Amino acid sequence: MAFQAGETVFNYINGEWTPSVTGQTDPSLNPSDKSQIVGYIQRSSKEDLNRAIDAAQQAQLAWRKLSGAARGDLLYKAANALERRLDEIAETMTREMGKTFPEAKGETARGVAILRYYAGEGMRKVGDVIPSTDSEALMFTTRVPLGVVGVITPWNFPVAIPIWKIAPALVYGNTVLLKPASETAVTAAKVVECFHEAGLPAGVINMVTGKGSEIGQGIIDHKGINGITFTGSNETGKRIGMGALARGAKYQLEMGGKNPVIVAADADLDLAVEATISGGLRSTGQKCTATSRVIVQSAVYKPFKQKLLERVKQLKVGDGMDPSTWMGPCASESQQQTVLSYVEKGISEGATLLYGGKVPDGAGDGYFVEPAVFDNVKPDMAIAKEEIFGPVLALIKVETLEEAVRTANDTEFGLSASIFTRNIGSMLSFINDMEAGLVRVNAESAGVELQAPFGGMKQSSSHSREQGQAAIEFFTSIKTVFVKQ
Ligand SMILES: NC(=O)C1=CN([C@@H]2O[C@H](COP(=O)(O)OP(=O)(O)OC[C@H]3O[C@@H](n4cnc5c(N)ncnc54)[C@H](OP(=O)(O)O)[C@@H]3O)[C@@H](O)[C@H]2O)C=CC1
Ligand SMILES: O=C(O)CCC(=O)C(=O)O
Repeated sequence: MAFQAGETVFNYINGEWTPSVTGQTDPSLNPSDKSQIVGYIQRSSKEDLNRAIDAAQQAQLAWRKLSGAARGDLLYKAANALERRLDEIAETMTREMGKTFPEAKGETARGVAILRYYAGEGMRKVGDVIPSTDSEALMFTTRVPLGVVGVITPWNFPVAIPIWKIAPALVYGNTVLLKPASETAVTAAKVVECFHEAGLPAGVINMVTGKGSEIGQGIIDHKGINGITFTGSNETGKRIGMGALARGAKYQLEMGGKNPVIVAADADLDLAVEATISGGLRSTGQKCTATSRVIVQSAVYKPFKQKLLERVKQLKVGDGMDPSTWMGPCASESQQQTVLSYVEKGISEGATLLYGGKVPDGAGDGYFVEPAVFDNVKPDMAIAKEEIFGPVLALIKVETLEEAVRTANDTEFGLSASIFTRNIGSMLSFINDMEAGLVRVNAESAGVELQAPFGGMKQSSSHSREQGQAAIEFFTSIKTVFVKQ
């Protein structure tokens, strides 16, 4: 089945599209025009969740007994299905969460590439032979799946994030229960349809939609879930970590960021401006890797600020399906209100709002907000400390590069960071001293490559890494084998 705009999306349990036992649904709205309903999603209960987890448990043994190559083949088929439906799924994403259509297409293509990458992983080695002290014994490691993995995902990357968790979970032999963000559950259902079209056996992947406090909490508490992988807010992440720890389940958390870009005195300013805009304002600043603190050496502060302002003023805000739009709306009313409240907070704490930060004229029924640029920001202000998750850039002036790195590290988060400089020594100090899981030189803070490990330091993650070959560490357990005749 292919869902049409405005249709009701069911849960996917044991290979079948199934309405919730509650009989209740919630609308998913278009943030560019909340009068448009993208679809209705199931407001599920614990009973639906229990059925889905039962199905995933039943499917587990047969799935783990397939060869990695056979599981990989099914992922290749899911990739082909997603590729065939790329435009349709990207359009649903734009309508459901607001990012521009080109960005949504890019994300969907990334989903295809992730599926193909992990399909290939089904053929790669999973262990090592380790010399035993007993010369007559063979000792080696192998890996086994966790069992049933609960996948709890956010709304900001509704295709890429579910896929970068589901694909490795499946190829390493786990079965999956997906609980997508309610904001983007219609898009998620279309991704699940691609797995269905690929012919995955019933129960191997299941999806239940509903409130985080009901279905998400149910996943935390359910003994049948052996591992939970999560991306989202720090508050929810901590709840998941504590709940999983309490009952001995494995967990992996990717959470917030307050990512800096450092613009050194010798930087290529045009490059730095373009990267600050792209890293900070693409997807309306709603990326955990988005640039939000712009730390600039005083020698180039004024020219950098001028160039940045000139470019930001040119950015057109509007419906992501309009080809002339550069930046779409916030994904929801609550995101829009959060951004507006941080703009107020920045002003009241004494920073200077140079541009934007208001609801633009003619916003109609959309959750639009102009990109905002703040000057005279001090490191202890809320806009320099807390994750805003919106299009707000805070300019911070520093004298030296040492002060820049110290300021960049003065945060509870440690996800990504970038520097613009031509000096190899400055690059190396930054690479060594920056407390972040992703450090980028002469490139924007956002932009994750699917074949490389991704994750944060400090409060940004559970110190695990996802994507690339790092994914095997979470989705499997190592078994050390000792064999003697
Ligand atoms: N690191 C990142 O990439 C992201 C960070 N965020 C940050 O979080 C803020 C709030 O966004 P929000 O969408 O509320 O983030 P949440 O962390 O609440 O949502 C992420 C996922 O967790 C689910 N969830 C919510 N409550 C619970 C719970 N008690 N137990 C288990 N799962 C739960 C959500 O379900 P449901 O959608 O049904 O509530 C969703 O699927 C943003 O402003 C931003 O700062 C948000 C998204 C992504
Ligand atoms: O920057 C990216 O491509 C990924 C960002 C991300 O993982 C997130 O926002 O959750």
